Amino acid sequence: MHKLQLALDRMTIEDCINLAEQTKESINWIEIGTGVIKEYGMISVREMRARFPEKIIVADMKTCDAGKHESTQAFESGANVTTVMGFSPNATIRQCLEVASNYNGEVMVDLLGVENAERVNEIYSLGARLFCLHVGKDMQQEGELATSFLFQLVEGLEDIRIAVAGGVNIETAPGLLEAGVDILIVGSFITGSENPSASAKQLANVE
Ligand SMILES: O=C([C@H](O)CO)[C@H](O)[C@H](O)COP(=O)(O)O
Repeated sequence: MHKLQLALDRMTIEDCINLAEQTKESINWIEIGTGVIKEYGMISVREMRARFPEKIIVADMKTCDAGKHESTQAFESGANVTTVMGFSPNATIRQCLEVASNYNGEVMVDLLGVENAERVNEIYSLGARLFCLHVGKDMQQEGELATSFLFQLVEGLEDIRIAVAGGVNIETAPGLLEAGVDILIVGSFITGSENPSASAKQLANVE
C-alpha cells in the first residue's frame, strides 16, 4: 500500500494546519514545503510537529550545502525526514545521512535536476535509500509532469523507497503506482481543490 505525502507549499502556517487537518484521515506524511520554511523558518516545522504528533513530518529543506547544520535544524525541529538535493556534493549528502542516523530520521534525496542513473548509483553508494523523482514547478509550467519515465533513474537499485513529486493527480497516480512508487507526493491537486479532503481520499484509495 502506498503512502500519501501532502505537500504544503506557498501558504501560511495557518493554511498548512487547516489543510492537514482536513485531509488527515487520508494522508500519511506531511511535507512542510521549502517556500513555507523560507517564509517562517523552523517554526513552521515545530508547529506542524506539535499539531500532528502521529504523522511523519517531512521538512523539505532542499539542502545543497551545509548538510550537517541544515539537517540538524530539521530534526531538532521535530522532522522525521529532511530533503537534500541529489546534485549536491557527496560531502553534503554524507553529512545529511550521518545526522539522520543520529536522530533516527531519514533523508529523502530529491533528484530534481539529476538526469543520469550513474549519479543516482553514486548517491546510493553513499547510503541513501529514499529517493524522490521530481518534476519541479517551473518544469511543470513548461508542460512536463511526473511519469513512469523517471523510473529509469533508479532502475536496479535494491531496498530503496521511491517517492514521486510534480503535478501528481488522480490521472497520473495509477500509472506511477503501477511503476512502483511507494510515496505519492501531492501538492496542488489537493491544496488547490475545492474539496481537499475528497481529493486526498481519492489519491489514498488509488490501487
Ligand atoms: O517540492 C515541491 C516543489 O519543488 C515546490 O517546492 C512540491 O512540494 C512538489 O512538486 C509537489 O507539489 P505539486 O507539484 O503541486 O503536486
